[in-house]
Amino acid sequence: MQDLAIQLQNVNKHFSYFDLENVDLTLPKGQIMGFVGANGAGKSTTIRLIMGLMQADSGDVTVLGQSMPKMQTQVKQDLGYSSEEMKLYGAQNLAWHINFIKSVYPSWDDSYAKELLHRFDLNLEQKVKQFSKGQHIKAQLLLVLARKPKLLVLDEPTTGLDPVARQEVNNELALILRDEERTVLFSSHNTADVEKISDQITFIDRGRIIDSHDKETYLDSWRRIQLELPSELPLQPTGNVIQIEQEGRIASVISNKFDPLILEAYQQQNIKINAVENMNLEEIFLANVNRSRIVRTKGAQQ
Ligand SMILES: Nc1ncnc2c1ncn2[C@@H]1O[C@H](COP(=O)(O)OP(=O)(O)OP(=O)(O)O)[C@@H](O)[C@H]1O
Repeated sequence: MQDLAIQLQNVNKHFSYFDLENVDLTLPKGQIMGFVGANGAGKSTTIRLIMGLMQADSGDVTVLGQSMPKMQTQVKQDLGYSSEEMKLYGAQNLAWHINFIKSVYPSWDDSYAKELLHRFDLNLEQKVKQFSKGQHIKAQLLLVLARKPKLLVLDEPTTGLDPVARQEVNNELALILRDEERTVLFSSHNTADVEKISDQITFIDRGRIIDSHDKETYLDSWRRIQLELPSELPLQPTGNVIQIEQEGRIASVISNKFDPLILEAYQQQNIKINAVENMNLEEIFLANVNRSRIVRTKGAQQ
Protein backbone atom coordinates (compact mmCIF):
# COMPACT_ATOMS: atom_id res chain seq x y z
CA MET A 1 0.00 0.00 0.00
CA GLN A 2 1.16 3.52 -0.80
CA ASP A 3 2.40 5.63 2.10
CA LEU A 4 -0.41 8.11 2.78
CA ALA A 5 -0.09 11.62 4.23
CA ILE A 6 -3.87 12.05 4.54
CA GLN A 7 -6.62 9.47 4.69
CA LEU A 8 -10.28 10.25 5.32
CA GLN A 9 -12.60 7.27 5.47
CA ASN A 10 -16.35 7.70 5.36
CA VAL A 11 -16.21 11.01 7.24
CA ASN A 12 -19.46 12.79 8.13
CA LYS A 13 -20.05 16.14 9.75
CA HIS A 14 -23.47 17.64 10.30
CA PHE A 15 -24.20 21.38 10.68
CA SER A 16 -27.68 22.94 10.93
CA TYR A 17 -27.73 23.89 7.26
CA PHE A 18 -25.01 21.72 5.75
CA ASP A 19 -23.81 18.12 5.73
CA LEU A 20 -20.41 16.83 4.82
CA GLU A 21 -21.25 13.32 3.68
CA ASN A 22 -19.26 10.11 3.39
CA VAL A 23 -16.02 11.84 2.54
CA ASP A 24 -13.24 9.50 1.39
CA LEU A 25 -10.00 11.19 0.52
CA THR A 26 -6.45 9.89 0.17
CA LEU A 27 -3.31 11.86 -0.47
CA PRO A 28 -0.09 9.88 -0.96
CA LYS A 29 3.12 11.37 0.50
CA GLY A 30 5.11 13.61 -1.84
CA GLN A 31 2.10 14.77 -3.85
CA ILE A 32 0.38 18.13 -4.29
CA MET A 33 -3.39 17.96 -4.22
CA GLY A 34 -5.63 20.78 -5.43
CA PHE A 35 -8.93 20.71 -3.55
CA VAL A 36 -11.51 22.47 -5.69
CA GLY A 37 -15.06 23.50 -4.88
CA ALA A 38 -17.53 26.35 -5.20
CA ASN A 39 -18.30 28.70 -2.28
CA GLY A 40 -19.73 26.75 0.63
CA ALA A 41 -18.88 23.34 -0.90
CA GLY A 42 -17.18 22.11 2.28
CA LYS A 43 -13.48 22.70 1.57
CA SER A 44 -12.66 24.54 4.81
CA THR A 45 -14.74 22.11 6.87
CA THR A 46 -12.81 19.16 5.40
CA ILE A 47 -9.54 20.97 6.05
CA ARG A 48 -10.50 21.74 9.66
CA LEU A 49 -11.25 18.04 10.18
CA ILE A 50 -7.85 17.13 8.70
CA MET A 51 -6.14 19.64 10.99
CA GLY A 52 -7.95 18.26 14.02
CA LEU A 53 -9.60 21.64 14.64
CA MET A 54 -12.97 19.94 14.60
CA GLN A 55 -14.18 16.42 15.31
CA ALA A 56 -16.08 14.37 12.72
CA ASP A 57 -19.47 12.95 13.75
CA SER A 58 -18.36 9.63 12.27
CA GLY A 59 -15.59 8.17 10.13
CA ASP A 60 -11.79 8.17 10.45
CA VAL A 61 -9.33 10.99 9.83
CA THR A 62 -5.69 9.88 9.68
CA VAL A 63 -2.88 12.39 9.11
CA LEU A 64 0.75 11.28 8.78
CA GLY A 65 -0.26 7.95 10.24
CA GLN A 66 -1.96 9.47 13.31
CA SER A 67 -5.63 9.56 14.14
CA MET A 68 -7.07 13.08 14.31
CA PRO A 69 -7.96 14.99 16.39
CA LYS A 70 -6.77 12.61 19.15
CA MET A 71 -3.11 12.58 18.14
CA GLN A 72 -2.90 16.24 17.13
CA THR A 73 0.11 17.06 19.32
CA GLN A 74 2.07 14.11 17.86
CA VAL A 75 1.85 15.51 14.32
CA LYS A 76 2.12 19.21 15.19
CA GLN A 77 5.80 19.51 14.25
CA ASP A 78 5.29 17.92 10.84
CA LEU A 79 2.07 19.69 9.95
CA GLY A 80 1.82 23.24 8.60
CA TYR A 81 -1.46 25.09 8.14
CA SER A 82 -2.39 28.43 6.70
CA SER A 83 -5.84 29.95 6.33
CA GLU A 84 -7.34 33.38 6.07
CA GLU A 85 -8.94 32.85 9.47
CA MET A 86 -5.54 32.69 11.17
CA LYS A 87 -4.59 36.13 12.36
CA LEU A 88 -1.12 37.39 13.13
CA TYR A 89 -0.55 39.83 16.03
CA GLY A 90 -1.19 43.28 14.58
CA ALA A 91 0.91 45.09 17.16
CA GLN A 92 4.02 42.99 16.38
CA ASN A 93 6.27 43.02 13.35
CA LEU A 94 7.26 40.10 11.11
CA ALA A 95 10.62 39.66 12.87
CA TRP A 96 8.75 39.04 16.16
CA HIS A 97 6.55 36.41 14.50
CA ILE A 98 9.57 34.70 12.95
CA ASN A 99 11.34 34.52 16.32
CA PHE A 100 8.24 33.10 17.92
CA ILE A 101 7.69 30.37 15.30
CA LYS A 102 11.42 29.57 15.28
CA SER A 103 11.35 28.97 19.04
CA VAL A 104 8.50 26.47 18.66
CA TYR A 105 9.61 24.65 15.50
CA PRO A 106 13.22 23.41 15.36
CA SER A 107 12.83 22.62 11.64
CA TRP A 108 12.75 26.39 10.86
CA ASP A 109 15.01 27.18 7.88
CA ASP A 110 16.53 30.66 8.24
CA SER A 111 18.04 30.91 4.78
CA TYR A 112 14.77 29.79 3.12
CA ALA A 113 12.90 32.38 5.24
CA LYS A 114 15.29 35.09 3.97
CA GLU A 115 14.75 33.96 0.40
CA LEU A 116 10.97 34.14 0.83
CA LEU A 117 11.20 37.53 2.54
CA HIS A 118 13.00 38.83 -0.50
CA ARG A 119 10.76 37.10 -3.04
CA PHE A 120 7.55 38.16 -1.31
CA ASP A 121 8.96 41.68 -0.86
CA LEU A 122 8.13 41.84 2.86
CA ASN A 123 9.70 44.07 5.51
CA LEU A 124 10.83 42.44 8.77
CA GLU A 125 10.33 45.59 10.82
CA GLN A 126 6.87 46.58 9.60
CA LYS A 127 4.01 46.07 12.07
CA VAL A 128 1.54 43.44 10.89
CA LYS A 129 -1.42 45.81 11.34
CA GLN A 130 0.10 48.01 8.63
CA PHE A 131 0.24 45.12 6.14
CA SER A 132 -2.01 45.11 3.10
CA LYS A 133 -4.21 42.03 2.67
CA GLY A 134 -1.76 40.51 0.20
CA GLN A 135 1.22 41.19 2.50
CA HIS A 136 -0.67 39.54 5.35
CA ILE A 137 -1.29 36.40 3.27
CA LYS A 138 2.34 36.30 2.11
CA ALA A 139 3.62 36.75 5.69
CA GLN A 140 1.44 33.84 6.83
CA LEU A 141 2.75 31.69 4.01
CA LEU A 142 6.36 32.61 4.79
CA LEU A 143 5.82 31.61 8.43
CA VAL A 144 4.45 28.22 7.48
CA LEU A 145 6.70 27.45 4.48
CA ALA A 146 9.97 28.24 6.30
CA ARG A 147 9.05 25.67 8.96
CA LYS A 148 9.42 23.08 6.20
CA PRO A 149 6.66 20.82 7.51
CA LYS A 150 6.27 17.38 5.94
CA LEU A 151 2.60 18.13 5.23
CA LEU A 152 1.34 21.57 4.25
CA VAL A 153 -2.38 22.28 4.36
CA LEU A 154 -3.24 25.60 2.77
CA ASP A 155 -6.79 26.89 2.74
CA GLU A 156 -7.10 29.10 -0.34
CA PRO A 157 -3.51 30.36 -0.30
CA THR A 158 -3.93 32.56 -3.37
CA THR A 159 -7.36 34.07 -2.71
CA GLY A 160 -7.12 37.84 -2.38
CA LEU A 161 -3.72 38.08 -4.06
CA ASP A 162 -3.10 40.11 -7.19
CA PRO A 163 -1.89 38.19 -10.30
CA VAL A 164 1.79 38.95 -9.57
CA ALA A 165 1.62 37.78 -5.95
CA ARG A 166 -0.45 34.77 -7.01
CA GLN A 167 2.26 33.78 -9.44
CA GLU A 168 4.92 34.13 -6.69
CA VAL A 169 2.96 31.88 -4.36
CA ASN A 170 2.25 29.37 -7.13
CA ASN A 171 5.94 29.30 -8.02
CA GLU A 172 6.79 28.47 -4.39
CA LEU A 173 4.28 25.65 -4.39
CA ALA A 174 5.69 24.38 -7.68
CA LEU A 175 9.18 24.34 -6.12
CA ILE A 176 7.86 22.33 -3.20
CA LEU A 177 6.50 19.87 -5.74
CA ARG A 178 10.07 18.97 -6.65
CA ASP A 179 10.76 17.99 -3.05
CA GLU A 180 9.56 14.40 -2.96
CA GLU A 181 9.48 14.35 0.82
CA ARG A 182 6.82 16.99 1.13
CA THR A 183 3.10 16.81 0.65
CA VAL A 184 0.68 19.68 0.03
CA LEU A 185 -3.09 19.91 0.16
CA PHE A 186 -4.39 23.28 -0.98
CA SER A 187 -7.94 24.42 -1.54
CA SER A 188 -8.82 26.86 -4.26
CA HIS A 189 -11.58 28.29 -6.39
CA ASN A 190 -9.00 28.98 -9.00
CA THR A 191 -8.92 26.07 -11.41
CA ALA A 192 -6.09 27.63 -13.44
CA ASP A 193 -3.80 27.54 -10.35
CA VAL A 194 -4.79 23.98 -9.58
CA GLU A 195 -4.28 22.88 -13.18
CA LYS A 196 -0.80 24.40 -13.15
CA ILE A 197 0.68 23.09 -9.92
CA SER A 198 -1.15 20.09 -8.55
CA ASP A 199 -0.60 16.46 -9.41
CA GLN A 200 -3.78 15.25 -7.73
CA ILE A 201 -7.18 16.87 -8.13
CA THR A 202 -10.21 16.50 -5.90
CA PHE A 203 -13.56 18.15 -6.56
CA ILE A 204 -16.06 18.70 -3.76
CA ASP A 205 -19.61 19.94 -4.21
CA ARG A 206 -22.38 20.41 -1.65
CA GLY A 207 -20.52 18.40 0.96
CA ARG A 208 -19.64 15.41 -1.22
CA ILE A 209 -16.45 14.46 -3.04
CA ILE A 210 -17.50 14.21 -6.67
CA ASP A 211 -14.14 13.22 -8.22
CA SER A 212 -10.57 12.58 -7.09
CA HIS A 213 -7.79 11.56 -9.51
CA ASP A 214 -4.26 12.18 -10.62
CA LYS A 215 -4.19 15.24 -12.85
CA GLU A 216 -2.58 13.94 -16.03
CA THR A 217 -4.84 10.94 -16.58
CA TYR A 218 -7.86 12.89 -15.39
CA LEU A 219 -7.42 15.80 -17.82
CA ASP A 220 -6.72 13.33 -20.59
CA SER A 221 -9.95 11.41 -20.01
CA TRP A 222 -12.28 14.35 -20.82
CA ARG A 223 -13.27 15.55 -24.32
CA ARG A 224 -15.86 17.82 -25.87
CA ILE A 225 -17.02 16.45 -29.24
CA GLN A 226 -18.74 18.70 -31.79
CA LEU A 227 -21.20 16.82 -33.98
CA GLU A 228 -23.39 17.37 -37.00
CA LEU A 229 -26.38 15.03 -36.99
CA PRO A 230 -28.22 13.65 -40.05
CA SER A 231 -31.55 14.91 -38.64
CA GLU A 232 -32.95 17.05 -35.82
CA LEU A 233 -34.01 14.01 -33.80
CA PRO A 234 -32.52 14.14 -30.28
CA LEU A 235 -29.12 12.48 -30.01
CA GLN A 236 -29.36 9.39 -27.82
CA PRO A 237 -27.06 9.22 -24.78
CA THR A 238 -24.32 6.58 -25.01
CA GLY A 239 -21.92 5.25 -22.39
CA ASN A 240 -19.27 7.68 -21.14
CA VAL A 241 -21.20 10.72 -22.39
CA ILE A 242 -22.26 12.86 -19.44
CA GLN A 243 -23.67 15.90 -21.21
CA ILE A 244 -25.43 16.56 -24.52
CA GLU A 245 -26.35 20.00 -25.83
CA GLN A 246 -28.24 20.02 -29.11
CA GLU A 247 -29.69 22.70 -31.32
CA GLY A 248 -31.24 21.38 -34.50
CA ARG A 249 -28.65 19.19 -36.20
CA ILE A 250 -25.70 20.59 -34.24
CA ALA A 251 -24.71 18.90 -31.01
CA SER A 252 -21.93 19.24 -28.47
CA VAL A 253 -21.31 16.27 -26.18
CA ILE A 254 -18.96 15.84 -23.23
CA SER A 255 -17.33 12.52 -22.44
CA ASN A 256 -15.62 11.96 -19.07
CA LYS A 257 -14.05 8.64 -20.12
CA PHE A 258 -13.12 9.34 -23.68
CA ASP A 259 -12.49 6.37 -25.93
CA PRO A 260 -11.95 6.77 -29.72
CA LEU A 261 -14.53 3.98 -30.19
CA ILE A 262 -17.24 6.53 -29.43
CA LEU A 263 -16.25 8.42 -32.61
CA GLU A 264 -16.58 5.24 -34.67
CA ALA A 265 -20.00 4.62 -33.16
CA TYR A 266 -21.14 8.14 -34.18
CA GLN A 267 -19.76 7.74 -37.69
CA GLN A 268 -21.67 4.48 -38.08
CA GLN A 269 -24.86 6.47 -37.36
CA ASN A 270 -23.96 8.94 -40.16
CA ILE A 271 -23.04 11.58 -37.59
CA LYS A 272 -20.29 13.91 -38.77
CA ILE A 273 -17.56 14.71 -36.25
CA ASN A 274 -16.60 18.36 -36.58
CA ALA A 275 -14.12 18.55 -33.70
CA VAL A 276 -12.73 16.62 -30.75
CA GLU A 277 -11.51 19.09 -28.14
CA ASN A 278 -9.50 18.76 -24.94
CA MET A 279 -11.04 20.52 -21.95
CA ASN A 280 -9.39 22.65 -19.30
CA LEU A 281 -9.94 22.06 -15.61
CA GLU A 282 -12.50 24.84 -15.28
CA GLU A 283 -14.66 23.34 -18.02
CA ILE A 284 -14.29 19.89 -16.48
CA PHE A 285 -15.16 21.21 -13.01
CA LEU A 286 -18.32 22.91 -14.29
CA ALA A 287 -19.43 19.84 -16.28
CA ASN A 288 -18.79 17.67 -13.24
CA VAL A 289 -20.71 19.91 -10.84
CA ASN A 290 -23.65 20.13 -13.24
CA ARG A 291 -23.74 16.35 -13.64
CA SER A 292 -23.46 15.76 -9.90
CA ARG A 293 -26.30 18.21 -9.16
CA ILE A 294 -28.56 16.63 -11.81
CA VAL A 295 -27.88 13.16 -10.42
CA ARG A 296 -28.59 14.35 -6.86
CA THR A 297 -31.78 16.15 -7.86
CA LYS A 298 -33.04 13.04 -9.67
CA GLY A 299 -32.11 10.90 -6.62
CA ALA A 300 -33.99 13.28 -4.31
CA GLN A 301 -37.10 13.19 -6.55
CA GLN A 302 -37.27 9.39 -6.63
N1 LIG B 1 -19.13 25.95 12.50
C1 LIG B 1 -20.14 25.90 11.64
N2 LIG B 1 -21.42 25.82 12.06
C2 LIG B 1 -22.44 25.73 11.18
N3 LIG B 1 -22.29 25.72 9.84
C3 LIG B 1 -21.03 25.78 9.37
C4 LIG B 1 -19.88 25.87 10.24
N4 LIG B 1 -18.78 25.91 9.46
C5 LIG B 1 -19.20 25.87 8.19
N5 LIG B 1 -20.54 25.78 8.13
C6 LIG B 1 -21.34 25.67 6.90
O1 LIG B 1 -20.80 24.60 6.14
C7 LIG B 1 -20.85 24.90 4.75
C8 LIG B 1 -19.49 24.68 4.12
O2 LIG B 1 -18.61 25.69 4.59
P1 LIG B 1 -17.06 25.68 4.23
O3 LIG B 1 -16.45 26.86 4.91
O4 LIG B 1 -16.51 24.34 4.54
O5 LIG B 1 -17.09 25.89 2.65
P2 LIG B 1 -15.93 26.26 1.63
O6 LIG B 1 -15.99 25.26 0.52
O7 LIG B 1 -14.63 26.41 2.33
O8 LIG B 1 -16.48 27.67 1.09
P3 LIG B 1 -15.75 29.03 0.63
O9 LIG B 1 -15.08 28.73 -0.67
O10 LIG B 1 -16.91 29.96 0.47
O11 LIG B 1 -14.80 29.43 1.72
C9 LIG B 1 -21.40 26.31 4.63
O12 LIG B 1 -22.77 26.21 4.28
C10 LIG B 1 -21.23 26.89 6.01
O13 LIG B 1 -22.26 27.81 6.29
